[in-house]
Amino acid sequence: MAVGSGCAAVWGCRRVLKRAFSLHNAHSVKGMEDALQLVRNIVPPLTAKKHKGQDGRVGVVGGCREYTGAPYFAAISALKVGADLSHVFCTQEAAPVIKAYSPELIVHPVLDSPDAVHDVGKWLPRLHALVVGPGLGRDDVLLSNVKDILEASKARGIPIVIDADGLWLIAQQPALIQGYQKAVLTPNHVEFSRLSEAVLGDPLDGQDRRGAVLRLSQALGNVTVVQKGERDVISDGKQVLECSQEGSGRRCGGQGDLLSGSLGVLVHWALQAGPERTDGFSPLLVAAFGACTLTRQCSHQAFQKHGRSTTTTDMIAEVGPAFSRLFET
Ligand SMILES: NC(=O)C1=CN([C@@H]2O[C@H](COP(=O)(O)OP(=O)(O)OC[C@H]3O[C@@H](n4cnc5c(N)ncnc54)[C@H](OP(=O)(O)O)[C@@H]3O)[C@@H](O)[C@H]2O)[C@@H](O)CC1
Ligand SMILES: Nc1ncnc2c1ncn2[C@@H]1O[C@H](COP(=O)(O)OP(=O)(O)OP(=O)(O)O)[C@@H](O)[C@H]1O
Ligand SMILES: [Mg+2]
Repeated sequence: MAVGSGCAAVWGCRRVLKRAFSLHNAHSVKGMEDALQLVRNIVPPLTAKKHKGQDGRVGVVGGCREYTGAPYFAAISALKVGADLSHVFCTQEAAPVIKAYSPELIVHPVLDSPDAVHDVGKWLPRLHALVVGPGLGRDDVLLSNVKDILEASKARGIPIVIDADGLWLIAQQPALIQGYQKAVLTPNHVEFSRLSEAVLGDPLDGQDRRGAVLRLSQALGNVTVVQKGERDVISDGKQVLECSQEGSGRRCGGQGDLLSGSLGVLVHWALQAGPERTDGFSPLLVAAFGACTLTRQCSHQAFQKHGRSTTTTDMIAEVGPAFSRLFET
């Protein structure tokens, strides 16, 4: 189907999706295809009329002594999906390392400075989305700075994707994100259990993943939650969507970072496109479905070439071809 298909197709899409959601069966081939069409609807056209920055300025908050790969994976994925500029806000020590991975990233060595909140805050007016947590670590000073950065971002209405150690912070202080409907949380299995325990007093119910994700989202005031796993389960507290796009059996580290970085751009595109383009469904739900599908398709394509030696770098090399295949057909 083409990008921006006509009304009839969109209404048909809505009908099918409604049914798919209510049956919790959106991973059926038809449901997947219709959900993919909604993602296609939010992808901005590439035209000569735009200036640099319009298709997305994304900031990644993370990167410390131990972890430099994760923020790099997230930030470069945002660029490869189609953001124009990608910033990393990390510690002083991590910055030269991340810069050395890529000349394409703008790297700010500010996260452990006494003026961290001010130093990041002055960039916030220019950012369309923030991805908080990849490679952040759990140092108390950093987490305290990130708490204030989150507050400042919320005050500006900036969409926020929270992943990895950002989710550790949310599990300590769920109030930080409570009711902020421009937030998406992307927990893996362990992170989801931790959040569920903190917010609902109940670790993951392995039998009913959809119900567990729905309940967590509702308890957080309709913050969108993406529980990654064999299937990805996504909910905004009203609807539940599943992504079962074929991925691969490789579970190398960094795949979640690719997902959260991609989601940073897609959230911006979805909110910019508005609910008409997502046929009334939550733009964040559609963006999350897009990021999950893309990540798994990258994994699938990379695995076909590299098999067991597949790493996240191989997956990032597939972002362009996977994106075209899924969303530019
Ligand atoms: N190259 C880099 O710089 C990368 C850096 N990264 C950064 O690392 C930081 C910490 O991230 P994280 O909390 O994800 O810690 P991680 O040690 O992966 O997991 C903790 C333990 O949980 C378990 N476990 C995990 N998944 C599970 C599952 N599905 N089902 C069941 N158990 C599961 C497993 O426990 P085990 O099996 O060892 O008992 C595992 O040891 C964070 O900043 C992140 O961004 C990563 O992004 C990767 C690339
Ligand atoms: N059992 C599985 N089968 C297929 N795909 C999976 C499975 N588990 C996770 N994935 C996929 O791998 C990607 C990353 O999910 P994962 O749970 O590994 O995140 P993570 O632990 O946060 O990763 P990271 O190492 O980046 O921190 C997602 O696209 C998810 O759909
Ligand atoms: Mg992770």
